[in-house]
Amino acid sequence: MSLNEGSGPSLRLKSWTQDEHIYALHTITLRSSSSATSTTIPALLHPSMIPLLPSSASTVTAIQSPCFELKQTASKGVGMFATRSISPGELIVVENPVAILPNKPLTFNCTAYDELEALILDDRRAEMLTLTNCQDRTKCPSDVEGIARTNALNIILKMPVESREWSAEERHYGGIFLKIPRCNHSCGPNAAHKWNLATMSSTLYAVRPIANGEEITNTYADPTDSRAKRMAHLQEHYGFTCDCPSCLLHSTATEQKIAQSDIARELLRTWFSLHPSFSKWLSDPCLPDDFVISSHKYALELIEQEGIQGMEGPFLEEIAMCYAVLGQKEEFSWWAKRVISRCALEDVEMVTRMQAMLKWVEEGEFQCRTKTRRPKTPKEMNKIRWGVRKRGKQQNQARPAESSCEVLDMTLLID
Ligand SMILES: C[S@@+](CC[C@H](N)C(=O)[O-])C[C@H]1O[C@@H](n2cnc3c(N)ncnc32)[C@H](O)[C@@H]1O
Repeated sequence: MSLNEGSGPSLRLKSWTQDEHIYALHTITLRSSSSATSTTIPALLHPSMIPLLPSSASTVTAIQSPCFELKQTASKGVGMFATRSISPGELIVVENPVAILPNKPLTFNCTAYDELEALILDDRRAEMLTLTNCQDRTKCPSDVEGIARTNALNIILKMPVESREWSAEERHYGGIFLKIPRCNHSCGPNAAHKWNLATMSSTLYAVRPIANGEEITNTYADPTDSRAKRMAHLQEHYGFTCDCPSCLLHSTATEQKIAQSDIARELLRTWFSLHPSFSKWLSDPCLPDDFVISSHKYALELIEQEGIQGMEGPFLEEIAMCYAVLGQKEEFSWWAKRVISRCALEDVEMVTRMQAMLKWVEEGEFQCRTKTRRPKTPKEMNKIRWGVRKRGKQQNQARPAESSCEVLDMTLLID
């Protein structure tokens, strides 16, 4: 890695080059939402990201009465514990990062980490240095790097203009936070976190009911990986052997149970590529009306069985959307309310769309419109009308002597 000072694309910023990627040391300023003060977040970023960072983000306000406490555990260091019962979808903590750095380790002896650390505000640096560092000091001598490798949460800097391909090195970073990383790992976690670029903050929220006194857990591994793969990942990157209920299947049950759990998680990983999604079903009149609803309900059963409720959001939304185009008001309302209460912190845009639809439906304006969740083709970009699939079927039945699969022209029904 080489140091470039005051020249080249980083202009007056100090920068380092590694594998043809430039990382510039930049300071992001967040205004305080309640006073005239501001906070700074040092960041090692690709220079092209700097002008694209949100310009008006402010510091997030600490929650008045937190619903958790940090306590020493017997074998996992400090952990986060609920101090009252917490409902699914409820906010646990929201915070800005103290520093942002590349996901990819920078080369040994790199001064960039020391320079970044020196820019972290004193009180925040002191608290950061109390976070766990499970890295081998001989391989990772920098405190800030070791702490980042053990605790950083994924941060994606999404471009306002998606006009060119941005590489993972340019867009993906690690954020060091002070509270959220105190959450220990479980392969069946009761909480999940979400990064919000607009507010430059991450939110930890419950994904299922958490009882007073229960440990709040998050996942450090891909929950759709097999038990063996999760175990290997946790050992390699975090230095522990997981003994959560999903992993303890090994000692308390047969190999058969482990295999079943691995299959369930693998099924969930590939669900949207192997099973028709809402938009595919909408454009395919040959599929039964309840096809996506029952297939997604089965996915939700698998999610419940594995205790990985953080994956529920897209399934809940698509079930609600199926009921919308089937024109089934009661069922739509029930699922839409579940999406709203469960996903408010996970996917703000989706919940806003769902709230608008629910309002229209409950106020009796059934011509409600919304876009499909992830429109891919111009046809999918079309608006969807309430009950469109039901009306399409009725039209279809009225037409004589043609196969029902051929005559339902959704383009006539979707405008
Ligand atoms: C991000 S920190 C979590 C907070 C940490 N316990 C602390 O004291 O700050 C990750 C480290 O916590 C410990 N840890 C987290 N989850 C664990 C688990 N399920 N079993 C054992 N150790 C765990 C490991 O030492 C891991 O490297």
